[in-house]
Amino acid sequence: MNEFNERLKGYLPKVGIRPIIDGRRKGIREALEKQTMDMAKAVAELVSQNLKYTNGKPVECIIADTTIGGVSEAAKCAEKFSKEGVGLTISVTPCWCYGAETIDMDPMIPKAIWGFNGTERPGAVYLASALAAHNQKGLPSFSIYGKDVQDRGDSTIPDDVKEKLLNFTKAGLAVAYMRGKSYLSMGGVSMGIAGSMVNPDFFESYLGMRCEYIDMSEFIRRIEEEIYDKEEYQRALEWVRKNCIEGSDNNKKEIQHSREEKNMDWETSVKMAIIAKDLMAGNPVLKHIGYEEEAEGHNAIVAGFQGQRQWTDHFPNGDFMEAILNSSFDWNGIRQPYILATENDSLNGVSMLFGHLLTGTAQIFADVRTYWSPEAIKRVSGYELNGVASKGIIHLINSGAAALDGTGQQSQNGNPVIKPHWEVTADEVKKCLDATRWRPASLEYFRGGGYSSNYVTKGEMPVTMSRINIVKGLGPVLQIAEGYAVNLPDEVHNILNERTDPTWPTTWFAPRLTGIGAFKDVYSVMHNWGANHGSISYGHIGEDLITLSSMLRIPVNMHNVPENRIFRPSAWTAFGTNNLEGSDFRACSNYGPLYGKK
Ligand SMILES: C[C@H](O)[C@@H](O)[C@@H](O)C(=O)CO
Ligand SMILES: [Mn+2]
Repeated sequence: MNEFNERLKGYLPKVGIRPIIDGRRKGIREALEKQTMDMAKAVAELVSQNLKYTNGKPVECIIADTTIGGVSEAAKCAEKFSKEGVGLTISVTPCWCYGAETIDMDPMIPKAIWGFNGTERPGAVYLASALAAHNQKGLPSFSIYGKDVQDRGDSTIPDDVKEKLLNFTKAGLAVAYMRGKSYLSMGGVSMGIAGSMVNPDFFESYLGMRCEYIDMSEFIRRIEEEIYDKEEYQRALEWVRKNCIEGSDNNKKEIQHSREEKNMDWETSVKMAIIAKDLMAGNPVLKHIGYEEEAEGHNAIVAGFQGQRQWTDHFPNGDFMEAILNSSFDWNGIRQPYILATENDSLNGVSMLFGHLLTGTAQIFADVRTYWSPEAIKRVSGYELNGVASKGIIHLINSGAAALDGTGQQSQNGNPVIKPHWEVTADEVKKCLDATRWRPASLEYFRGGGYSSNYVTKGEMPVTMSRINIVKGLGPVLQIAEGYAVNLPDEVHNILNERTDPTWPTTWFAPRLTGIGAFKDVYSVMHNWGANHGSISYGHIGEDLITLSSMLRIPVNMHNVPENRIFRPSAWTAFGTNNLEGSDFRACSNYGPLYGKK
């Protein structure tokens, strides 16, 4: 069962494939029909075989009923696609066709064109002509053209073309999927954190999403009036007792909660987790117990919980709820993560959402807390950093919203990984839980108690940290740092970790340095980070984040992705080709947010 999507009943956007053809009958068109349709079929097969929706099902493609040789066939295709819920389009052609007469004109839909690299019939010439039309009309489109000439009858897709098709499709699906969904703000602003001043203009204009706002008193109402599935609650509590290992209490003896209080804290924590899922995605069970309105949920694919301080000063903190919702599993089994930001930091929540939509994996939310230079580590521990960590590391640590998948206890070919939820095994779930200690919350921070998830991420895993920031007068910008989660010897970890709150989850992060700009050294990465939080996704997904943000017209102000992996709409080159960062800013500013005004 994929509980999240079952409950959300989320619409899954299809990929629309448009075979474009030279409209001239009596020879030309007839000779090209089969090859053109075969290209479309090959793309559909490539996409469905390689990409999955975030619920784990194969991505569905729809091909236009006929090849498109002119505007009437283009219009019929558009009609079919809108009925079928197409969220992005790929036009394919092996030949010359008529640019503006055949292109996809829907301004909201990400689009790409693959022009066959042959010379008998010039697919690339159509590509160039169609892109010029797109650009002249303000409809940015991605250009896909193989590096090596193919023979006329060759129906295979070259590897470089495959890569671009998949890169485009992954990002386009993320754009289409988030459109029309909600961010659920549970509570208000946490400790003056600007990201938790949830800004509806940003969500509406840039993401096509809406914001829903509720007060945290809603949790109290549902707890006290027992508005949750009691069978699920009993099952969840039992699962927690069996699978969640309680760690040692770090609080001074005189303020520690009694065993009875701790048991109550567990009960409240579990109820909060169940209620948060219901609030985000709804729950049909609520209808049967008389709460039809509550059964609907808020259509939220991402949410934030304020927690600190009004809630946590009095009630158990949200750490258990945040950690378990963000994970790929709970008492109901292995399932799609619910994306939930702590401290209601919506901008970090959106970065988590991007990572999740691009990969299907669970995400780690963390404070970008401390830069540890090799010298400082040597001074306090005597240890010499080495390998990818040799130039220094950043301590990523925050209570709560780090998925338990972040323990790094899943594996592939003997290496630690974070898998998309549909590949996670029951054995790996157990390992993640066994590597986690649930430690009574630090009562000086969290007066109301609760349980914090405590683990150290296993290295070395390739990871990407990202973060959206909003800058007045400029709008949103995205920053990306690819790097590695690294291992420290236990005793060194303990020395560094004891200096902060040792009851929280830690990831030791070594960004990949380029020697220039913000990636000159590790200090500069931390120094140029735009806020107190970052979202960490498994793998090196910087290129996918760059493609996605170009579709949304969010410029990237800092990244360490090599230039040959950058894929943006072809119009971006018209804003400059020497400095891709500068041209990205100019292009995004020219087009403005995908769904409206800045
Ligand atoms: C408990 C503390 O207030 C932490 O939550 C704090 O260091 C933060 O996470 C700030 O983002
Ligand atoms: Mn924080």
